[in-house]
Amino acid sequence: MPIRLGCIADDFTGATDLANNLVRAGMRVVQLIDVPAPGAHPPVDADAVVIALKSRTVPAAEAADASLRALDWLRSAGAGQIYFKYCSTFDSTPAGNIGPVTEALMDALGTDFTVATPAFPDNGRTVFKGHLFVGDVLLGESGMRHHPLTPMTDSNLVSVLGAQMRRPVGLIDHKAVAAGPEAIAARIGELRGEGVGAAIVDAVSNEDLVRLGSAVAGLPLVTAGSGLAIGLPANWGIEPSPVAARLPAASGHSAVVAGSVSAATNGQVREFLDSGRPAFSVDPLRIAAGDDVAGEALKFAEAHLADGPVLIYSTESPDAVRAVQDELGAADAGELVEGTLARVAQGLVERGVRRLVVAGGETSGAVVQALGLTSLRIGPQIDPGVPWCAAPLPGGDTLHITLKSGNFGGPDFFTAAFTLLDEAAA
Ligand SMILES: Nc1ncnc2c1ncn2[C@@H]1O[C@H](COP(=O)(O)OP(=O)(O)OP(=O)(O)O)[C@@H](O)[C@H]1O
Ligand SMILES: O=C(O)[C@@H](O)C(=O)CO
Repeated sequence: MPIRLGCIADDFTGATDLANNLVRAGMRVVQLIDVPAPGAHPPVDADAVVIALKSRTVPAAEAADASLRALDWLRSAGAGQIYFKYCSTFDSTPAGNIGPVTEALMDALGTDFTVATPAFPDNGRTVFKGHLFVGDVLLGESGMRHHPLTPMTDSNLVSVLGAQMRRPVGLIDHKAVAAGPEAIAARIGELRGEGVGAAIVDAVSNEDLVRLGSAVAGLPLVTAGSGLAIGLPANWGIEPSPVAARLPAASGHSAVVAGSVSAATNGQVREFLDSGRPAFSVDPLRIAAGDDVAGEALKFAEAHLADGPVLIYSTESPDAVRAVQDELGAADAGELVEGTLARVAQGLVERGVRRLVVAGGETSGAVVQALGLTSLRIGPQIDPGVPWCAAPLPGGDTLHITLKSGNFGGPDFFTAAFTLLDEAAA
């Protein structure tokens, strides 16, 4: 059977976040790492396929190109609607990539209008009067203003997206959203008439997203964080299923690889360190100086893997990250750390780790690619937006892996994740 919904996610943690919300709303979902070869068969028994790209921070033209290849494949697999998933904190720069990718997809689909909303109320992301809130503060006042690659200092998404698009950007405000699908459709008609190509949509609750989901049933393209996913499966008559997403039983050693420098990950690392568990800190300046930091981390891990989860982390405070970036440049520092953590993850799996937590979107992309994973089955949710997944390793074993977005998860995420996996198997 052809798939219904085809999804393109701009990073790997975001892809599992989206897949998780679709699964919770009843869809059978397969997440593919990167675009399959043209002509590759779509997975059987999937209502939706999420193609995970690593396109959030690459040059805009590259991101558009990869997204168009994903679009071609998804359309050939039968997708009737396309969902472009970006971060719930709208991670981007004036050069892109949310705007340029949206426009490339609109051009290819021949559509004149789409919606844009990063709202994900379950994780405290709400949009009101076009302004994005992260918890109780505006985006530009949140930790995102310090993000190493995409610092977000403007909370007004109409202006943020407007700076990235040729087409005019408008707003579907909360009055229309609260009034229901017909009012939203009427507002879409108005904006289309004014020549607006994309509209930021207010949403402060799951109910708003469900109303929006119904209103956009006929749009060839929607763009959003993962939140809108809860409102789409019903358009195909699919209802939430009480059957939890089941995974095969997990075995092997446990480890955490954290390359995220977000506020939530900083808290999770602190909590792990405070609990006295084994942890190894990766110093970017030592990597740049040519030290074998990955080798040292693996030696450390080898000595501690038998004692439960081992943490290898480069996570640091915003000040420490800025100091490193001043010395190495943000992009080079990021690449060096990602490469090292990806080698560490490979080494951990070679040493018997079969339960792996990865923190950070870019970091997850680097790790998943280094491990040669090609598809993930989505399992139980650990915290909103973060499910366990099972992936076949190239050697034939199964790796249980969770890709945690930097700012997701409770303070004890690094231990709670393993407890949940044990419970799920019991
Ligand atoms: N100590 C450090 N100094 C400088 N850069 C670092 C350091 N630690 C990690 N980085 C880089 O910062 C970037 C963090 O991005 P990543 O996407 O992995 O995490 P995040 O932004 O917190 O998560 P998300 O994208 O899921 O919100 C990566 O490129 C990583 O290599
Ligand atoms: O939407 C989010 O916040 C996450 O899924 C994500 O994309 C972080 O990388």
